[in-house]
Amino acid sequence: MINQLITKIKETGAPIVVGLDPMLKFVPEHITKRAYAELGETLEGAGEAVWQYNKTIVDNIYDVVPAVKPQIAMYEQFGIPGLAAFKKTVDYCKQKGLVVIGDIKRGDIGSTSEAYAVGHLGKVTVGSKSYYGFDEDFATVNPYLGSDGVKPFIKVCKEEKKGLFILVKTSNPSSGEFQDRLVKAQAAVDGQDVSQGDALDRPLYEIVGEQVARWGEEHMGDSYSYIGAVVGATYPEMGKILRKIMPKNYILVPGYGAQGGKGKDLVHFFNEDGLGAIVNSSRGIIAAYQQEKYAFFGPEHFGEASREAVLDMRKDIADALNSR
Ligand SMILES: O=C(O)c1cc(=O)[nH]c(=O)n1[C@@H]1O[C@H](COP(=O)(O)O)[C@@H](O)[C@H]1O
Repeated sequence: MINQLITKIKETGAPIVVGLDPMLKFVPEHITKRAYAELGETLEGAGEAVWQYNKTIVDNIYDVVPAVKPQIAMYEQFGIPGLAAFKKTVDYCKQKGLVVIGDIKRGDIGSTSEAYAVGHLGKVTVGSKSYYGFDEDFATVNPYLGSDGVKPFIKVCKEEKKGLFILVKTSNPSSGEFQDRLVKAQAAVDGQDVSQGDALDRPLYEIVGEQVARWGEEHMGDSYSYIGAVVGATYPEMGKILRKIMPKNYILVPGYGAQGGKGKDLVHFFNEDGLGAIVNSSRGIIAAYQQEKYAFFGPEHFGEASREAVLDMRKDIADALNSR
């Protein structure tokens, strides 16, 4: 799937993933009104509104971006109808030719991670049959539990030709509380043995990045690994270091737009080949019509506003890369 993702990035000239993070306050009234008239002000009504909202956005952007990233929390808040809207969204996006990154941020003890991996990327066995559950193409993974919490995801990705983005340095303001902690480098992961004398103080995110690089080398697509990393656009200097630590891993870069990241912050996340990073924007795209810049579209034309915001983002990134 990493090969398909790269092909689509080249075709569209857009190293962009549109985050499908629907909140009801973003859904225009003409959509909520219709959904509530049909299903009431209920969880079912909310699920329907979210699905209709997503569908219009996808119809307006599917030909100009390679991928989408539905964030499952935004759907889970509506319980089972929300999860049904998540699944409908995943299926529709795939039908439209988009690569789907399930932003699920899972990770647990081995046996539990295996169930998450099976449910989101693989097939579950029921008697003599097997079924895909959510069937995304990629999933985001939280590595805090260590390698036995990550390996079940890697195993399913290998079998299914899918991929991961593992959290290395997140975009949020408190990400440094744990991730930037200096630790002895011999606090080795995956059995690496460094003697006490050689131990250097290193930030934890670098140690995680090094392990992601090792997993990457063992699990290659044609030119990049199908094991990717997440590094926030809000920490460009750390992105520059992590780019070097993980040369063969694709980096998913959230934090553009609503969290303050700009094109110029992104250049060091890319390799010299112009590849290696894919930048996410969620609110900045899906709620573009609520921004002053795109307000002239009006709520009725929110999908067109999203398309315009994607085209502006593509230009912002291209300009930044061309001037480096
Ligand atoms: O894994 C992620 O996608 C992620 C990691 C991270 O470090 N920061 C981060 O913002 N995200 C996700 O990226 C999206 C960012 O949304 P916007 O700030 O609206 O563009 C949300 O879905 C977050 O959950």
